[in-house]
Parts: sequence; C-alpha cells; structure tokens
Amino acid sequence: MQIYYFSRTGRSKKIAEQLAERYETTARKIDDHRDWLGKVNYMKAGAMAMSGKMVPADYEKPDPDQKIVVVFPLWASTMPPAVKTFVTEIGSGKITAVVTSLGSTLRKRDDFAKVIDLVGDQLEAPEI
Ligand SMILES: Cc1cc2nc3c(=O)[nH]c(=O)nc-3n(C[C@H](O)[C@H](O)[C@H](O)COP(=O)(O)O)c2cc1C
Repeated sequence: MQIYYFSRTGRSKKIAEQLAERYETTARKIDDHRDWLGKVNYMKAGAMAMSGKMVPADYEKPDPDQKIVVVFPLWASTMPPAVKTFVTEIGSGKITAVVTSLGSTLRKRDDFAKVIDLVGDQLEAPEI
C-alpha cells in the first residue's frame, strides 16, 4: 500500500497519515512547492483547478506493482493542479482516490480504480 497526499490546510494530510499508520507505511507528499494559503491564492487555486491546469509536482516514484492511494482536497469539484499532474503521470486507473471536501463530491470519477468521498467537517480515515 502506497499512500500519497496533497493538502492545503492539513485535512487530507491528516487522513493520509492515519491511513499510513494503519498500513504501517509512510504518507508521501505530492509537492508543488507553492503556497496556496490566503485569500488571493484561494481564488487562484479555484481558477486553476477549474480550468484543468497542471503544475510540476515532486513525489517519490511509486512501485507500479503495489496499490496506490491518493488523498487530496476537492477544488472546484475537481483535482488540485499538482494532483492532476500526478494522476496524469501515473495513470488514474491504478489509483484509489480519497477526496476530502466540505460539501460536494468529485465530478469526473470514472477513470479512477475507486473513489472514496470524505465529506464534511469531521473526517475519518476510511476502509480502503
Ligand atoms: C480552491 C478551493 C476550492 C474548493 N472547492 C470545493 C468544492 O468544490 N466543494 C467542496 O465541497 N469543497 C471545496 N473546497 C473545500 C476543500 O475541498 C476542503 O476544505 C478540503 O477538505 C480541504 O483539504 P486540505 O485541508 O487537505 O487542503 C475547496 C477548497 C479550496 C481551497
């Protein structure tokens, strides 16, 4: 089990770390080296996600023979740009997506091996 995450405010990171602990592995960060915090960056984040943009992303290369789980926040009903990069490079069909959000769910989901929606204020690590 390989657990990856992208997180702006820490909710997805927390879930990834809980899963990593459960499966006795480490949570690996998908890192775009950008600061998405603050109001202006929030707007930028939404606009970039909505337009389907990708940004370069650093991450430890996954072993293709092991299961890949990615925990990430829903941005404008879709993936954050760095997650889109990861999914495009690795192939969505191999990935179980765990999507954290406040109210809505991932719109385009059929390409993933599986999608688990974690919606609301209080999130708990799901069964994978
Ligand atoms: C740019 C942006 C767009 C968002 N769009 C949505 C959305 O469409 N639907 C929703 O329910 N939550 C939306 N959210 C809320 C986040 O998905 C939610 O707070 C998430 O759990 C945050 O995870 P994180 O702490 O790992 O960044 C959005 C947040 C951001 C920053």
